[in-house]
Order: sequence, then structure tokens, then C-alpha cells
Amino acid sequence: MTTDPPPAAAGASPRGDAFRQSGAPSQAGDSLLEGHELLQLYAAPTGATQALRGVDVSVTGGRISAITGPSGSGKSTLLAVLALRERPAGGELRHRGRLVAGLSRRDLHRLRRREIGWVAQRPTHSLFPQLDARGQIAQMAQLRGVEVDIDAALAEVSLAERATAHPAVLSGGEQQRLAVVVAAVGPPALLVADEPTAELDDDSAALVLSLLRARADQGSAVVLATHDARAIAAADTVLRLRHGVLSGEHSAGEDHTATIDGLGRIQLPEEVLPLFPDGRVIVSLVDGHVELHPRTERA
Ligand SMILES: Nc1ncnc2c1ncn2[C@@H]1O[C@H](COP(=O)(O)OP(=O)(O)OP(=O)(O)O)[C@@H](O)[C@H]1O
Repeated sequence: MTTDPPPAAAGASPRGDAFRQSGAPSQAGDSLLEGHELLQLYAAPTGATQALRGVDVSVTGGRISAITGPSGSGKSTLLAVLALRERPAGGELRHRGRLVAGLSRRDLHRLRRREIGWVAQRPTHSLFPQLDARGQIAQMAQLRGVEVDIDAALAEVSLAERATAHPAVLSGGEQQRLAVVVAAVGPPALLVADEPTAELDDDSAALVLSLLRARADQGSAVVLATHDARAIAAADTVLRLRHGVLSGEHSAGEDHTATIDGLGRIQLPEEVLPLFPDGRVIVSLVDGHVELHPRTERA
């Protein structure tokens, strides 16, 4: 994935002592983004890579959605499309009901700056290299037109002691925590993070996940790409991608939804796989519904 550098610094200064919502986050339950049959293609020496192949997705304020799946399955691509950083090659994406394809470059730029927090897979790609930790937060607050308690924000991710440190001298974990708290300034209507806990020990991961939950509680729609069981456990909804196709979706307290692909294949949720230790299953049609049985059960 390519990532855009953050916007140029403009010498911001802190303007207040509390996070103040800009009015941007949606109310919990509102659909912020609706994607239908999303397609994304990239040029490759052997022809086009189909990074997304017909993905349907809905992103709602007040919730954490985790996108998971094997390496190369399209997680980062889906994040980039949802964060309006890449236009999909096909399908339909709506932002607050408006077709994204109909938005001008200026509209997109404004939305990205004011309403969308972005944490790149490499956290330094979403930080301003020339600013210290305090300046990063001040700059983002100015871009979003909000007031922020910088000390409280740094303390939220245990970086109070690193307020005057620049990204280059922070550890990987500190950079990651800083990138998340900077992206979360506002809070933005949409907060998108690519593997935000990948480099973090349990304590730091817990800080980041609790910050993401706090922003979701304030109304942000939080979307993560992750392989991390800790982040998956913290999500309200888990979307599974496989070869660019949404192979399953699960929300806490609800049944799994699995997609049947064009060849009739479905991906079972990981937690039921131990029921089929030999990888074989007996499929029965019973009174109009389908039952799956381990072979041993029926033998
Ligand atoms: N800018 C690009 N140009 C060409 N191919 C790309 C580009 N970005 C992604 N791809 C390809 O698209 C497919 C999906 O990539 P993507 O980065 O979205 O997967 P991912 O699930 O995020 O992987 P990982 O977990 O390794 O980060 C892969 O085959 C990848 O090589």
C-alpha cells in the first residue's frame, strides 16, 4: 500500500483544555459509509491484481469494526477505500448517503482533513516528521478546527513524558501510540487504523484499544485492519476478507454471516473449526435448512 504524507504543518498552537467535538462524529447507529460491490484493481506485471472483488460493507458511528484476513487479502486496500484515500475501481461507495464518485477532489480533501483520522501501517507515515509529540496534536487540532487538552491526550497513551520528542527519536511502540492519539483528535467521524496494535506489548495495546473504544463511545466509527487477537476481541463487528472477498461477518451477540462465493464455498468461523478436525464435513439438507456434521458423528 502506498500512503500519502500528512498535510504540511502550519505552526498550530493549543487552543483550549478539553476535547471538544466538532460535530463531525455521527450518532451511534447512523450509517456513515455504505459500500456495495466494491472493486479495487492494481496494475501488476502479470496483469491486474484484484485487491477487492465485490465487497459489501457498512460503517457505523459508535462501533469498532475489525477487518481481518490473511496477508494480501485486501485489508489495507479496503481501509484506504473507506478512508477516501483511494477511489474504488468499481462498485458504489456512499458517504453520509452521498455517492463518493460524485465528490470533487476538494470535497474529498476536506473530508479527509476534517472528518477522517488515519493511522498508517507504518505509524511515521501518519505523523508530521518536523513536529514533536505536543506539536503533532496541536497541528491536528488546528486542521480539524477543534480544541484539545494536549497533556490529557498524551497521558491517554502514556506519552506525557515524551511531549517534546520528535517521531524519529520515539520507539516503534511510542510512534504507534502517538499516531493513534493524533488521528483520534476531534474526535473524527471516522477513525481508520491499519494494524494499530501490531508492535505493542499488552499494556500499550490495552491503552490504544481503550482510546479507540472511548472515541467510538463519543460517536466515531472506528475501523481497524488487524491480525491481533486482542484487537479482534475488542471489536463490535469482525469482517473477514479472503482473496479480496468478504468471507464472513460477525457482530457480538449475533450469528455469523458467511458469504457463499461463486463456486459455492463458504468460510466457517474459526471457533467452529475444531468441530471438524479432519477438515471434512457432512452436509445435510433438513426441513429447508442446512446442517453440517463432523464425519465421525454420523459414522
Ligand atoms: N499499490 C499497490 N499496487 C499494486 N498492488 C497492490 C497495491 N496495494 C496492494 N496491492 C496488492 O493488492 C493485494 C491486497 O493487498 P493489501 O495490502 O490490501 O492486503 P492486506 O490484507 O492488507 O495485507 P497485509 O496483511 O500483508 O498488510 C495484494 O495482492 C497486494 O500485493
